Amino acid sequence: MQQKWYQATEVEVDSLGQSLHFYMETIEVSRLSALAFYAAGEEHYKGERFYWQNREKTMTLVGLGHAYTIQNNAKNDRYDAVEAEWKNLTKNCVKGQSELQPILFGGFTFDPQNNVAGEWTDFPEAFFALATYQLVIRDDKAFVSIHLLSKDGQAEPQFDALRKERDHLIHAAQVKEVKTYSKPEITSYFEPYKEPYLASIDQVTALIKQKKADKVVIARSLALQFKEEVSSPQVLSQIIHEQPESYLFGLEHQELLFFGASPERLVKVEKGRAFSSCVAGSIKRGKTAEEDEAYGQSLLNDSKNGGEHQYVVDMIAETFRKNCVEMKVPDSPRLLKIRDIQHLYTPVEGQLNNGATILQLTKSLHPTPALGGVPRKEAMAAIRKYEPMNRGLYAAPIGWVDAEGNGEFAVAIRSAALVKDRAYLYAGGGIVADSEPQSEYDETLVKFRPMLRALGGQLHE
Ligand SMILES: C=C(O[C@H]1C=CC=C(C(=O)O)[C@@H]1O)C(=O)O
Ligand SMILES: [Mg+2]
Repeated sequence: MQQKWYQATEVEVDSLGQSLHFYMETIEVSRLSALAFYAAGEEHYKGERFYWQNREKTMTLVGLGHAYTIQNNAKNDRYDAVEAEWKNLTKNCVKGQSELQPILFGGFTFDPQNNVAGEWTDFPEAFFALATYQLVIRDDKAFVSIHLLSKDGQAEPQFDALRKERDHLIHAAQVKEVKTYSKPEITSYFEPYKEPYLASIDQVTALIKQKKADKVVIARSLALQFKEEVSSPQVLSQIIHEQPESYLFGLEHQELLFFGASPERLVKVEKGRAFSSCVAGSIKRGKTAEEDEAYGQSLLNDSKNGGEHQYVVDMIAETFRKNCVEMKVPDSPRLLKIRDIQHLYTPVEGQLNNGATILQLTKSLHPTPALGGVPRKEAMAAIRKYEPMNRGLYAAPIGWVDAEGNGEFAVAIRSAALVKDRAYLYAGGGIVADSEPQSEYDETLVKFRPMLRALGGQLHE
């Protein structure tokens, strides 16, 4: 028999005492393709979908439709506001069984002070959704939940309609052959800020030499024009096939899809234990095993990259020290090799203090010196001054939390925003005193590669 769990609770949602009825039902289903489930929502839920898979591939999450969104443009307390609203919404949910947990998925933009107009103009500074239809695949089990928040205490007829639609979506994802998608066709490329980018590296190294900052991460974008509109499943299918060793994510907001394949964890919390990763310092992959090994060794021994990395370790370790009763940090980095690039990598983990939460940790950690710089305030001011663009969710926390405080956020690098027939790819690098414009530029070319390949393009070295 099919396993089924149902619960209906009530929550007050505002100070006026207005209450909402929270209905949810979870069923276990035989395994299905998460991408096919996502694609089954093309007609009715486009603009309200998300996709997530962790690096280890032990957790896949898809959301179709919005049962509830939590969003704000608060400059200073956006993390607290999201946390408070989510806690309130889920306070009466039954706890204890991970497969029954409603999940909130979304992200916080890189810099809420940035108002540069462009592809991110309509995007809130914090944007999270509880899906109407939530698919979770954990290890080898798949669960589909329906969530409905209604002012009406008699929403059973409405819930029945959602059950029918759920069965239809599951059926579509189970019986349809997994579609193979072609790559989009690019008609033009342009690098909007190549010259200002190269000049900014000299300006930032000058700042660093004058001791006004130690490290600043400077990024740039690459824009692509396609022959036709590109669909979300089309690009997600490419990253799923091409980037198996990364976090995979896609988040739709109206006409925008933000997606990517990041190697970098910001924070994960599982039953009170927290994990983060320091990923900074880069070199390309070799064409042969020997060359690759030689590049890796030279990265491990390089003082410029070692410096870039150490700032990140110091800051993340310090944040863990403040939030944990016990913690572990290795003395020296190892290599993290992914398809196009190798990085210096140091994992950090610890046992959280009472009261420390994933969203509070996210608030303290973002932006780490792998994306912002050191000191944080000076680095952010330099980024605002020298980057002519709005990063939106690039380099920002993207991920999920459940009702019990478990969750995971990746740092959304190796990412791009797709808006109909245009895409904007983002890449940056840590600038320290001895950075050189041309080699930083080349490093961004390597970092563009995964998204560029997924979108049907290539750059020549
Ligand atoms: C800012 C990016 O990468 C960061 C993460 C790893 C290595 C980095 C570096 O070596 O500069 C960056 O700090 C990016 O990919 O856009
Ligand atoms: Mg670098």
